[in-house]
Amino acid sequence: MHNGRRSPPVAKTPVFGALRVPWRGNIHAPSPSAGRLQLQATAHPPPAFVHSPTLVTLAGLLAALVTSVLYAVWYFNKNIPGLRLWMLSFLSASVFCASLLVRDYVPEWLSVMLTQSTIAAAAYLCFLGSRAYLGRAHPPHVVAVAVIVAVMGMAVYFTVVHPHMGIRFALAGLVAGVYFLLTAHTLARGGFHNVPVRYLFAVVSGLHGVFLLVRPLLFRLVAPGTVEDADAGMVALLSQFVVLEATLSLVLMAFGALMLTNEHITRELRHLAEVDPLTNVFNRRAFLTLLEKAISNAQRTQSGLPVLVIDLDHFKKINDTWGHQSGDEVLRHFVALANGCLRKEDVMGRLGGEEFAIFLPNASSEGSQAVAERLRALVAHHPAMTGRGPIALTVSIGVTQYGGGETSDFVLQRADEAMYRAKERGRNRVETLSPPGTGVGVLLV
Ligand SMILES: Nc1nc2c(ncn2[C@@H]2O[C@H](COP(=O)(O)OP(=O)(O)OP(=O)(O)O)[C@@H](O)[C@H]2O)c(=O)[nH]1
Repeated sequence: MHNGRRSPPVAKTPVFGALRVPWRGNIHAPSPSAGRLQLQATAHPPPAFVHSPTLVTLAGLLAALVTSVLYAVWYFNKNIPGLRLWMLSFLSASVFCASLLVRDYVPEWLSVMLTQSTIAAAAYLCFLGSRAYLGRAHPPHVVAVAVIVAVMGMAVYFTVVHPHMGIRFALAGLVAGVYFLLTAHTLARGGFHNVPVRYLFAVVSGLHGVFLLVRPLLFRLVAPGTVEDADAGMVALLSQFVVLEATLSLVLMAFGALMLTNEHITRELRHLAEVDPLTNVFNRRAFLTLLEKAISNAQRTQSGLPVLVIDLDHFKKINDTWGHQSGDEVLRHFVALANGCLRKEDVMGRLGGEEFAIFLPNASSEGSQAVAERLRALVAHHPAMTGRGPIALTVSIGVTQYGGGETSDFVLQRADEAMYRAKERGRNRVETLSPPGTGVGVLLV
């Protein structure tokens, strides 16, 4: 009863989030214990631009479908970072949708616990997935569990002990809103340059997080406190918009997760195609492609492009004496030393076996000879610390410059010639061969 009028029969009012909203038709009369957001019955049914139960069912089915797709991708490639956690996040979202649909058939406290825990878990797992995707460690789970349990406890308290719809509604979006915002923040800090699809995930997650946090305020605006003030039609429209927004966010985040997964697989395939698995430098094909590009750039800008070819001395003997595995360790040791004396823009590749090449964009002829000599000395003075003890090592290095109008094969061949000259002249030395017409080779060591 209210205002002396008889209240109409209480309609079955399915719900979304913590707020009971009308799927269709009128909002039922307030009960004294139900908090301030429940509204008086209206003479006219509020307009329904979407049928909320259908939309929640569709969202649930979609979340379940995305869960299955992510599971299938994860099953065949368990190394994709974050994928398992995103899959679990969409699973939680499916359970959340299911719990919304059954909440009129289970006790209210159970329904509150189910919806609160599943939406919070979905957001937390989404956040963990983003951290894992970027190779970051997860924060201690105990913090999230404690927060979720505390919020769930409060929600049950404001449902059963001291019913207050407004507080319950605010609590419903709190944990999820914060974790979706943290997801956006994590992805944004990971940088977008190489992975523009992170924009989609970060923006959708951020907007959804903000919406979850401001949602109670929007309801407060259309239902400002007293039953008389409330515009039932507006509340119904807003409720339907809430369902629509959640469904749209789900779809876009599903796209985001799948696109990030695809992007990771593409990056991995490119890595496998371009990088030598033993030493983690470019393989011959990728190095030659990059050298070709660097040559056309040097031609355009009229800048220098020194090229070094390096061969490990008596490597067969190392293999024969210490075993193939120690030989591999020696190769990795050499690459680590070489990386230590190169600039960021210098490019190293493994041409095959124990032969490597490096090009140094924008370096002068003198600069490249200095680099080659530094590398030679570094290798000679730093034995490889292998599992079978220290192994002494030397290298022979050939240096040349791009000579204008030459192909990459031609430049590389001249650097190779210089390297063989270093071998002939006793190894552990650097030889330079200048491009034709620019002078004779210079013996450095
Ligand atoms: N451990 C290991 N050995 C390799 C790999 N690739 C090639 N080799 C070995 O490298 C050795 C190269 O030997 P050679 O071409 O005779 O050259 P070298 O012994 O270094 O002699 P010089 O070049 O004349 O100083 C061969 O024994 C190859 O089997 C690899 O990936 N790992």
